[in-house]
Amino acid sequence: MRYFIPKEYSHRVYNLSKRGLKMKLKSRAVVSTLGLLALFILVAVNSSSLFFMHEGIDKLSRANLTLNLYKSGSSDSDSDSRHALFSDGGSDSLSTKERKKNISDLLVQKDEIVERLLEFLSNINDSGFDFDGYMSYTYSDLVQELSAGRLTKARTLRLSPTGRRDKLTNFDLFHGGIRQFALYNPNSPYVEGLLEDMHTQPIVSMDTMEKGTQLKMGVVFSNGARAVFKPMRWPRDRETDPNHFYFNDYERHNAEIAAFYLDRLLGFYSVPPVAGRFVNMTSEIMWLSTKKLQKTFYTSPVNNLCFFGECTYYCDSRHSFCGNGDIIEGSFMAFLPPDKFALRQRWKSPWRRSYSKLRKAEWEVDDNYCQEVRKTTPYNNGKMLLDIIDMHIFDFLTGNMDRHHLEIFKDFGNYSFLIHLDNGRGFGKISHDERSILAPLQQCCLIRESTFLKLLKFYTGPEKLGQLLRNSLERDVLRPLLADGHYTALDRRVTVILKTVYLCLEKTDKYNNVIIKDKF
Ligand SMILES: Nc1ncnc2c1ncn2[C@@H]1O[C@H](COP(=O)(O)OP(=O)(O)OP(=O)(O)O)[C@@H](O)[C@H]1O
Ligand SMILES: [Mn+2]
Repeated sequence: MRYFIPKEYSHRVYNLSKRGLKMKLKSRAVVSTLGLLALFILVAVNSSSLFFMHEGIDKLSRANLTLNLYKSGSSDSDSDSRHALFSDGGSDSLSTKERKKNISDLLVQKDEIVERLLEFLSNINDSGFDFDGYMSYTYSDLVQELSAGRLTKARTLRLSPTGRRDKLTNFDLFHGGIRQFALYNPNSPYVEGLLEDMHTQPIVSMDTMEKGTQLKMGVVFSNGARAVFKPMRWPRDRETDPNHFYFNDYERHNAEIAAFYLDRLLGFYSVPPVAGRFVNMTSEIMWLSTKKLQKTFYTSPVNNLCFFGECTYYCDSRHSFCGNGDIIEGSFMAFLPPDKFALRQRWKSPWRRSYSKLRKAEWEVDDNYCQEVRKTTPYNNGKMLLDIIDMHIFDFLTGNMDRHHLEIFKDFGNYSFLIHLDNGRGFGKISHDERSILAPLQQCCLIRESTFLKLLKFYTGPEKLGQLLRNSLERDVLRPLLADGHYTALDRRVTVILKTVYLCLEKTDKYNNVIIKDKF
C-alpha cells in the first residue's frame, strides 16, 4: 500500500499549543483586521458563557465566527469587505416584515415550540445575530460556510509517502487527505472517485473480518483499495421488530450507505465513503473465500444462493444472507488506514447503553450525569463533548441506538474529530423517534452553533432534510435506498431536536449558554 501527504496540505499544521494558536490568530489578523475588531466586541458580550472551553480555542473560535455569522454591530468597518454570511440585507427592497412573511409561507409544517424559538432568535439583537440575513440563506450555501472550519488546512495523518503521485489511487488520496477535523474533504474529486471505484473495480479478495459481532467481510479491489462489505440481510422496507432490544437488531447495508450521505449532507464528514453494489455470490464471494466460509453456502428451496458465514452472532442457517439467484446487494465502506500507519483509539462512550435487558446505564438514572462528564478528560477540552452531541444528533436522525464506543485517530490527540463507523443499525423504524438518543443534548443543554443553524435551516426551508437526502441517495446504484417514510421521519426528527434546544434555551434564557460558538 502506498501513502503520501498531498503537498498542498502539508505546510500548515494545527498546533494545539498556545503558541500555535497565537500564530494562527496572528495570521488571521493580517487577513482581516475587521475580524479582530469584531472579536473584541464579541469577547465582551460573551465572555461568561464559554467557561469550559480551552482559552486559546475559545479565542480562535470567536474570531472565526465573528467574521462569518455576525453583524458588526457598532463596528464602523466596511461590510462589503467581510465574508458576511449573514449580510444585513440593507439594499434589499423588501421590508423585514415582508421577508419574514415570505419565508414563513414556505414552511410546510409549523411547530408551535420551534416557532417560539424563531421568535426568540429574531429578538436577540444584543448578540448581533443577524436573523434576517440567516433566513435568506439556502441550506447549500449555509453548510459550505459553516462546515468550512472542519476543512481548514489542519494537519493530515503522518503516513509515510512511497510511490509516485500520479500512480496514487483514490483510496490512497482518501488516506492522505484524512485531517484532524474531518475524514475527507467533500469537494475533493477522490471522494466521488472512491465511490465509483468501490462500485466498479473487480474484487480480487474477500475474507471474513474478525472484528465486531455481526458478519462483515474485508474486500480487496484490483487497484489495491480495500473496503468493509456488509451484505444485504433483509429487504429495506422491513422495519425493526418492536419487541427486539436494540442489541438484537440486525445491521442493514442500506443504512450504512444512507448514513454516509446523511453525514456528508450535514457537513460532518466523519463517515468513511460507502457505496452500494450488486455482488455475484459465486464468483465474488464463494470462489474468493476460505474453505470454512465456503461450507456455509447452500441453495435455498426457491433456488437462491445463500450463505451465513462466520461471526459471533447471527451466523447460522436461520440467519442467512440470500441472494436473488446468486446476486446479492451490499454496502462497501472504504477502509481506514491500517493500524501500523495510523493507530486508532477506541473507548467506551459515556452515553453507552447497558446492553442488558435488566440494567439501566448511569446516564439513564442520573439527571446530573453531564455535569460530571464535562469535568473529565477528554470531554473538558471544549470540542469532544460538542462532537459527541453532534454524533448523537446524527444517530437520533437515523434512529441508531448502537453507539457504544468513541473512536479517534491517536495521532491527532483528544482535540480531533470522532470517526462514525458502524451505522448499520440506523433507519430501522419509521414512525418511532427514539428520544433517549438525544440524552447528551438534553442533559448537557449544549449544541454547536453550526449544527444548530443547519438544523434550523431544514425547518425554515425551502430545502428539507428528507428531500435533500432523497436526492443524494439517488446517486447510489442501489437506489431507492430507503423506504419513503424515512424521509418524512427525518424532517420530523429535526423538529424534535430543535424543540429540545428551545427547552434548554428557556431554562437559561441565554443564547450563548446553550448554543456554543466554536470554529466547527
Ligand atoms: N471502514 C473501516 N475501516 C477500518 N476498520 C473498520 C472499518 N469499519 C469497521 N472497522 C473495524 O471493525 C470493527 C467493527 O465494525 P462495526 O462496528 O461496523 O461492526 P459491528 O459488528 O457492528 O461491531 P460491534 O458489534 O462492535 O458493534 C470496528 O470497530 C473497526 O475496528
Ligand atoms: Mn455495531
